[in-house]
Amino acid sequence: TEQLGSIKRQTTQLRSSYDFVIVGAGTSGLTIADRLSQALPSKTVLVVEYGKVENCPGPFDPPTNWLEPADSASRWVFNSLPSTEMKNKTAFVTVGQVVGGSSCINGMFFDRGSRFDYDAWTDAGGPELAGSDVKWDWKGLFPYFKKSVKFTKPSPSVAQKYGYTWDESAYGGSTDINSSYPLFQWADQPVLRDGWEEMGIKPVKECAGGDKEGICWVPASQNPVTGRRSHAGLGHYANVLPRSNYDLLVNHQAIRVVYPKGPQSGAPILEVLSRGDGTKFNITAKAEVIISAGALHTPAILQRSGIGPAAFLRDAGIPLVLDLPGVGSNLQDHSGPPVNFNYTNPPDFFPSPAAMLNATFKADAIAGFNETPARGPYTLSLGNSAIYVSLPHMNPQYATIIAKIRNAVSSGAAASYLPTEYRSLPAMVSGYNAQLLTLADLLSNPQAPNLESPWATSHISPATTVWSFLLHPLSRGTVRLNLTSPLSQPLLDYRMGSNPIDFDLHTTGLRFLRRLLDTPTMKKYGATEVSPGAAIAGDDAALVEYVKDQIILSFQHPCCTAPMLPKGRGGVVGADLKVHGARGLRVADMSVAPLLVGSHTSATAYAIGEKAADIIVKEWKKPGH
Ligand SMILES: Cc1cc2nc3c(=O)[nH]c(=O)nc-3n(C[C@H](O)[C@H](O)[C@H](O)COP(=O)(O)OP(=O)(O)OC[C@H]3O[C@@H](n4cnc5c(N)ncnc54)[C@H](O)[C@@H]3O)c2cc1C
Repeated sequence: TEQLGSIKRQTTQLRSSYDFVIVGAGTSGLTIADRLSQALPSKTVLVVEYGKVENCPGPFDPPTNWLEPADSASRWVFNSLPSTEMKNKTAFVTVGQVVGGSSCINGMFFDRGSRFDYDAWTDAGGPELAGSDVKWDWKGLFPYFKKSVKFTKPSPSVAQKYGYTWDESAYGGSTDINSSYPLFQWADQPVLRDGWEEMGIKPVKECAGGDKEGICWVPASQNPVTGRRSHAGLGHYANVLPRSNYDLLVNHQAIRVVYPKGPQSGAPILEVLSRGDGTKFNITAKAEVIISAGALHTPAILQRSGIGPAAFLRDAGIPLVLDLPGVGSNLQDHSGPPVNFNYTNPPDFFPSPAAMLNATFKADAIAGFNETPARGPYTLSLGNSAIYVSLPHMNPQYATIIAKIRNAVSSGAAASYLPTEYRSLPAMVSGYNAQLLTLADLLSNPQAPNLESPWATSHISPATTVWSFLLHPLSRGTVRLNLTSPLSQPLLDYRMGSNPIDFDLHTTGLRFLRRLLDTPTMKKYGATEVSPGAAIAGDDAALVEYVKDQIILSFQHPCCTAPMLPKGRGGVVGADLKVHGARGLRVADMSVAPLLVGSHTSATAYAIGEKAADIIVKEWKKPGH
C-alpha cells in the first residue's frame, strides 16, 4: 500500500492544478513523468491513466498463452476493419490498459531498431527535421536508448552455456528498467541457429548498438535475478516513490483537450471522465499537456479535441480547432506470413517445450520460477533470438523492387495507394512520397534489415513454423473515432497490401525463409515443408495468394499515427514533439515515429520517452520559465 501512496482514484483527491499533465501511464508516459518529477522538483506532475494499477503483470509472469495476460482487464482488444487487399482479413491487436501500459502485457523481447531506421525518420522529415536543433536520427537517439535501461550481463557460466554475446558499450544506463538474458533456453534452440548460419547469415555480437543485420541474441525486459517482468509501472512509478510532486490518477479516461481561448493561448484544459461514477472533470495544466496514450488512443484523443483532418471532423460534427490531416494517418505495423514444416526425424533434445507435458518437469519449472535467483523455463518469455536480414541479402533482384517503389512516386501512382480522402491533399501526398523515397534508400542498404524471424526453439507447437516479419511496410492505414460511439475504442483500418509492392516484399521474405529447409542441419532432421511448398513458391501469383491467406496482420507493433514530420508532409508534431499550431501540447509515444522501426517497439517507446523528457526539462529550466 505504501507504493500506492500517490495513487488518486477520484478527482476530488487531486490538487487544484498541475504544471504537467501526462495522458497515459504507459511505456513512454511514465518515463516522462518520472524524469520530469525528478528533474523539476518544484513542478507538479499528474499522470491520468484509463486502467488500474493492480492488473499488471500480463503474460510470461509466469508465461501463459501468448496474447493471454493473466488478467484480461489489463488490455484493450481491437479487431480492425477488414483489409480488402488481404481477403478482408482483420487485424487482432491488443494494447495495455493498466499502469505500465503495453510494457505490462508485451512479449518482453527487448530489441532496438538498426541505426538506419532512425536515420530514416530524419530523412523522411526533410530539411526541417534534419536542420532542427533536436535530432531524432540514430546519433540523436542512441544516448537515450542507453539511458533508458540498465543492462545486466549474464554470468560467465550462463553465457557459455547458451552462447550469449553482448557488448556493454551499447548500454550504460542505471535506471530501473531491466534488460537481461534469461537463465534458461530450450536445448533445441541452436537447431535453427545452425540452420541460419548454414544459410550464410552471420552472428552479430551485439545488436543493440545500431548494427544488427544477421543473427542476434536479444535481451528480455526482465529482472536478471527474479526473472520477473520489468516494466514502466515499476521502474518509472512504484519503485521511484515517494515523490511529493508525482501524482497518478487511475481509472479515468482522458476525453479531449480544450482550448477555451484558441490553440495559441497556452496549455489546454484536459477533460477527463471517471470510469467509476461517469462524471466529467476538467484538469488544469499550468505548463503543458503531454499525450502518451499510445499509437491507437493518442489520435483518438486529438480527434475528439478537434485536432485532425478537417473533412473528417466536419462530418463528425466536431468543431475544428486545428486542421492536421496527419492525425490518425500513417498507421503501420509489422505483419507477415509463415513457413510451416515438419521433421520426419525430429531432433531429440532435452528439454524442449514438449517436456512441459511431463507433470514432474512442470512442477519443478514452477518451483524454479519462485526461487531466488529464479531458474528454469518460466524465466524464458517469448524468446531471445532472431534473424534480421536486409532486402539485398534476401533477393539478388532487389533492384527491381526498389525501381518499382521509385516509379510509383515519379509516376504519381503512389498517391492512389493512400486512403481516398488523402489523395487530393498535397501535404499527405508529398509526405507519403518522401517516405517511400526514404524507404527505397533504406531497403537498398545491405546493412538495413527488412525481415525479422524470431525463434526460441525448433519445436513451436503444433506445427513447426518460422514467421516472416515485414519490418518496413509501404502500405498506410488509419485510426479514426468511431462516430457512433466516440468515447469507445477508435476504428482501425490497417489497409494492408494497399501498396501492392508490399506483396513483393512479403514474397521475398517467404522465398528466403524457405531456404532454411535446404540446410544440412534441417535435412539431418528430415525437415519437410508443409506450406507454402515448392510448387506454390515457384508461381508468383500463387505465392501472393498464400500471403493473403496466411498473413498475420499485426505483430502488435502499431505506430506512427501522429508522426513527427513537417506539416507540409502530413506531420502532427515537430522535432520538439509540440503539436503543430498548438501551445502547451505535445505528443510522446509510439505515435510520433514517422516510420516503423525494424524491431519490436518497447525499447523505442522508452527512448522516445527519455528524449521527450530531456527536451521538456531543458525548455522549462531556461530562464524565464
Ligand atoms: C501483446 C503485445 C506484445 C508485444 N510484444 C512486444 C515485445 O515482445 N517487445 C517489444 O519491444 N514490444 C512489444 N510490444 C509493443 C510495445 O509494448 C509497445 O509498442 C509499447 O509499449 C508502446 O508504448 P506507448 O508508450 O506508445 O504506449 P502504451 O505503453 O500502450 O501506453 C499507453 C497508455 O495510455 C493509456 N491510455 C490510452 N487511452 C487513454 C485515455 N483516453 N485516457 C487515459 N489513459 C489512456 C493506456 O491505458 C496505456 O496505459 C507488444 C505489444 C503488445 C500489445
